[in-house]
Amino acid sequence: MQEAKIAIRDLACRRGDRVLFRGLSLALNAGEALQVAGGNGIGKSSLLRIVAGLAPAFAGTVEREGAIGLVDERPALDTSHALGDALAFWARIDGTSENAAQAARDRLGLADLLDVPVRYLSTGQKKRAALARLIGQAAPLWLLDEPLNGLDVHAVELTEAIVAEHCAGGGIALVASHQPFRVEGLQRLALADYAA
Ligand SMILES: Nc1ncnc2c1ncn2[C@@H]1O[C@H](COP(=O)(O)OP(=O)(O)OP(=O)(O)O)[C@@H](O)[C@H]1O
Repeated sequence: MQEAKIAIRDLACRRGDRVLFRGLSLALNAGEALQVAGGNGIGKSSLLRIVAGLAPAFAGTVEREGAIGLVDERPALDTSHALGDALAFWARIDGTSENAAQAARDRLGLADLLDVPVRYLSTGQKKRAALARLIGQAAPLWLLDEPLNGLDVHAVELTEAIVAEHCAGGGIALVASHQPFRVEGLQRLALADYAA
């Protein structure tokens, strides 16, 4: 796996005319996982978008080493295509081998859904599909926004196991969630402590 590092220094986030948080510093190195916790609207998704480079910081810096894999509420799967075709599109872009793509699909229980148009998938099925693509992407930095939303008990445990394996392999996971997330050694950060 590529080098993996996230270093956030004195970060502040403004949305509209409101500063949501300020003074946030943290560092994650290869193998580490951190859960950012906090209630609705506190700024968890905004933090992940800043770390991903999709939104600007109001103040402070974010340093990253390694490619990013982002899973949020909007799975980047073409809703008009069958799931198999939508995943194959990303496998081509990501350079995922057919064996690896199939292993990810099978592990996430998607084998019987490949002919189903993405728009007909349930919330949990779409989330599992997004995780299959994430695995195929082989990016060291995982940014997971509410990764357990919509998942049944089995899929929750599977997702936690997949994140643990990613970190054991030298990856980093930054998880934004208000739900419990069980991964050994998981660090926790309460975003409310940085509310502006
Ligand atoms: N583009 C935007 N312009 C203005 N305000 C925004 C914008 N995007 C988000 N916000 C506001 O910023 C605040 C934080 O939103 P964010 O989605 O980061 O919170 P969150 O902690 O992830 O919440 P949840 O747990 O509900 O997903 C909310 O009050 C939201 O309405």
